Amino acid sequence: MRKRVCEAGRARGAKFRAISGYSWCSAEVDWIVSCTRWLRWPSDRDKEEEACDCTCPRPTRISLRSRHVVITGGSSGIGLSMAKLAVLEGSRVSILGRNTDKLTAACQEIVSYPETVQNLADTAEPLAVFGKPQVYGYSADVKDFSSVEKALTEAVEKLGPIDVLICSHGVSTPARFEDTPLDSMYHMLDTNLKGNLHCLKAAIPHMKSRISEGPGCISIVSSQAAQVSLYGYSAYSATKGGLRGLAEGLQQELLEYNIRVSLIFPPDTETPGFVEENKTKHELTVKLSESSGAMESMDVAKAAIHGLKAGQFSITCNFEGLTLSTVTAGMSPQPSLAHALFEICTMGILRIVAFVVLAGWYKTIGEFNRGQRK
Ligand SMILES: NC(=O)C1=CN([C@@H]2O[C@H](COP(=O)(O)OP(=O)(O)OC[C@H]3O[C@@H](n4cnc5c(N)ncnc54)[C@H](OP(=O)(O)O)[C@@H]3O)[C@@H](O)[C@H]2O)C=CC1
Ligand SMILES: CCCCCCCCCCCCCCCC(=O)[C@@H](N)CO
Repeated sequence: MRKRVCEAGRARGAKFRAISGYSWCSAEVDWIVSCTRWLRWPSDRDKEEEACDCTCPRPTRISLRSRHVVITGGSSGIGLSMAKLAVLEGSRVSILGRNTDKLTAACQEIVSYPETVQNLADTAEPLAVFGKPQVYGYSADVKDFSSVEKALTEAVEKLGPIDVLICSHGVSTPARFEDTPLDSMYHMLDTNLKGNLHCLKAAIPHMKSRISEGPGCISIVSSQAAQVSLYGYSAYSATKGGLRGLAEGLQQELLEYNIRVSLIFPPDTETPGFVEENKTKHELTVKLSESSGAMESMDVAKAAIHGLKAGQFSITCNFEGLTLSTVTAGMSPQPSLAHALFEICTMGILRIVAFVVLAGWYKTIGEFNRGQRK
């Protein structure tokens, strides 16, 4: 298929050269022709899209209706909120975590979520009904590949091939690097980074088998702390930053199977994990990050599900997150032309804003250190 697409591109380039009479090297002409193609309206492009789905991530819609969504860390916080939204969309859901009690309680909460929303909505009009939600929990430790593989095999036997994988498991024990015990660093590294390698390694074979069913999706929960680190987050940021390389490389390998990869970049979010990390957080970490405030986990989940369904690569959760993603866009894919134009127009200005923010942070750190020395 890739060969056919390239041939088509070359043929268009040759036609252009023949008409225009230019004698540029063919690679340049092919490049210009492919750019003009990208600028055309989506409706025109879509027709060609069917025959060339392996070029570059394009705008798409990823449906969650009647699909099998697997969520690691789905028993708490952001993962739990995403699982609730998935059942509202009509998905069949499998959640993974270590603690079986938490899994059981979460499954009950997720199953009854559509009813809860209906009651809260206080409207006689019934929500779209997809029957009783199918939600199952599997106990697995993401640090242990065989336990993840076993859990996913069981989940696939129960609810079929995986259409959407959301990796939301994670731990954070922020502290100054020198005050962080190696064990704590290994715990974060093994859970946040190695844990994702394990989940993807085990899940991808179960996802490739559903290629004809419309686009599938792998969404990895990273953090704003991966886009810019803060005092006290050095080790944590290292474990989250690695996920970007993982996602960018994977997207190039998996587009061929119609699988979209995305990264979610939440800010501080009110979750049980956040409550836990706040117990020991360094006061400078609190000071530097408090200007952004903390979001509700359901709001983060709504932004994440919205971005996932739109086939975005970098999914941000609030305006600050959008600016941070823009200024750190680098060479990440950008399926949306509108977002690409926004990035191009605002990147320079946002870099100036970033310098101002950084200057403020270093000033705060300097003042804190001077206060300590007195
Ligand atoms: N809350 C925040 O401020 C932010 C969070 N994030 C990221 O979002 C994700 C979710 O965070 P949050 O909702 O706060 O986390 P919570 O601590 O509330 O939930 C974490 C979930 O991950 C599971 N989990 C943890 N370790 C393992 C493991 N070794 N194997 C399997 N499952 C595991 C937990 O279940 P169990 O304990 O039973 O194993 C739980 O379901 C994380 O990746 C986090 O880094 C990013 C930015 C901000
Ligand atoms: C254009 C420039 C705009 C700059 C704005 C920058 C603001 C950055 C704030 C970073 C906050 C980091 C939150 C980490 C949350 C997290 O991962 C933990 N809570 C994990 O549990």
